Amino acid sequence: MADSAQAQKLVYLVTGGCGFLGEHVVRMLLQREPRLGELRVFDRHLGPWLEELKTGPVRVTAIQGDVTEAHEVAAAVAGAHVVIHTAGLVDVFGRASPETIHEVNVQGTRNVIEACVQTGTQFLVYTSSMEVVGPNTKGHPFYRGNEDTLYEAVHRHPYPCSKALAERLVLEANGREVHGGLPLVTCALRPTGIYGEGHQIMRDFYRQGLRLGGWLFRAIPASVEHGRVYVGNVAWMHVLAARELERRAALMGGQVYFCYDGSPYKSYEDFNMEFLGPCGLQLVGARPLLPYWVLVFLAALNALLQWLLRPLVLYVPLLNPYTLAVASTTFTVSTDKAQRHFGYEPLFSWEDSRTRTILWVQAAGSSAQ
Ligand SMILES: NC(=O)c1ccc[n+]([C@@H]2O[C@H](COP(=O)([O-])OP(=O)(O)OC[C@H]3O[C@@H](n4cnc5c(N)ncnc54)[C@H](O)[C@@H]3O)[C@@H](O)[C@H]2O)c1
Ligand SMILES: C[C@@H](CO)CCC[C@@H](C)[C@H]1CC[C@H]2[C@@H]3[C@H](O)C=C4C[C@@H](O)CC[C@]4(C)[C@H]3CC[C@]12C
Repeated sequence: MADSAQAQKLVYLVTGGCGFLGEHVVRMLLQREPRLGELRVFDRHLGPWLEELKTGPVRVTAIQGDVTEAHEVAAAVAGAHVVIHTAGLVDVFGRASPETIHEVNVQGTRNVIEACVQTGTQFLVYTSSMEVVGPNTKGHPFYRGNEDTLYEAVHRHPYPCSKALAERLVLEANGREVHGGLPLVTCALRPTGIYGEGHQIMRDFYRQGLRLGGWLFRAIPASVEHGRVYVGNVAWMHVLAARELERRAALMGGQVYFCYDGSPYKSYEDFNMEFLGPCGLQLVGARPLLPYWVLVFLAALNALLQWLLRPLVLYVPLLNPYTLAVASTTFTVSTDKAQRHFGYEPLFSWEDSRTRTILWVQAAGSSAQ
C-alpha cells in the first residue's frame, strides 16, 4: 500500500463475511473501495448470495472456514493487505457453551492476529462491541458517553467477557512486527445494537407481533435509552477505517471507536416501533405492563428452565437475566472520535436507515427467510 503504487489493487479479507454485519461490509467494500482487487469472504457458513457477486469486476473468493482453526485462517490471510475481522459468536441467549463462545471470539481473534503476523498482513480492523464497556453487572447507566468516559466495566456473561478479551488482544497487537518487518496496525470498532436489513431479532419481534394480532406489550420504561446504529453506517465505518489505517497509522493504531450515526436515542422497544409501527404493529402501554420484579422473576425462571431442560432440549427464550439487564440499563454514546480520526460521516441519514429497515421488515416478515 505504498504511495508509489497508487494503482495497486488490494486484497481484502472479511471474516464472518456472510453474517448480518459481514454481508453489509462485503457489499460496501464492493461499492465503495476503489482500490479493491480481490475480496476474500471467510465464513463457517457461506451464503448463496455470494454467487451473484462473483460476476462483477472484483474477484470475489468465498472461503468456507473456521476461525478457531489456525491453519485455515492463515491460509485465508496469506497475501491479504487488509483484514476486517467481524466473525464472532453472538450469543446472549445461552445457545452455545461459555467455552465455545470463548473459543470462537477469543481464540479465533488470536488466530487472526497470528496469521497477520506470520503472513505479513499489516492492517487489521476488529468488530468489537459496546458490551466491552457495558452495561456492567451493577446496571450503571452509560448516558451518551464517549471513548474516554470513565465507566466501571465489569462483566460476568461469557459474550461480553469474550469480546473484551478479544478487543484487548487486538489493541495489544498494534505495533507488532509482521513478516517482512513492518508494524501491524490495528483498531477496534464498537457498535451499539445494530439494526437494519438482515436483523433477525427485529424480524422475530415483527412475527411475534403479527401472531399476537398486531400488539406488542411494553416491558421496559420508555426513559431507558438504548444505543442503536444502522448496519449500513457500521459497514461504512469499517470500510473507511480499513482504508485510512495506513495513512493515519500513528493516530489510529491501537484505538477504539464507538460506531454511531444519526439514529435517535430511545428505549429498545420504542426504537423498534420506529419500524414495526409502520408495518402495522402497536406497542401497548405508556408504562411497562408488568412490575420490574415480575420481569426479574420471569428472567430467572427462564434461566432455571434452560439449565434444567438442557439435557433434553435447548430452551432459548429471549428474556433472561442478562438480556433484561441490557435492555433495562441506559447505554448510549455521543462521540465524534471517528470523524476526527478518519473523517467518518454516516453514509445513511436516519430517514434512509429507517425506510430501508421498514422495507426489509415488511418483506422478511411475510416471507419464510
Ligand atoms: N448484532 C449486533 O447488534 C452487534 C453489536 C455489536 C457488535 N457486534 C459484533 O459484530 C460481529 C458480527 O455480528 P452479527 O450481528 O453480524 O452476527 P452474525 O451471527 O450475523 O454474524 C457472525 C458471522 O460469523 C460467522 N462465524 C461464527 N463463528 C465462526 C467461526 N468459528 N468461524 C468462521 N465464521 C464464524 C457466522 O457464520 C456469521 O456469518 C460480531 O463480532 C459481533 O460480536 C454485533
Ligand atoms: C425485555 C424484552 C422486552 O421486549 C426485550 C429483550 C430485548 C433483548 C433481547 C435485546 C435488548 C438489547 C439487545 C442487545 C443490544 O442491542 C446490544 C448487543 C450488542 C451486540 O454485541 C450483540 C447483541 C446485543 C447483545 C443485543 C442482543 C439482544 C438484546 C439483549
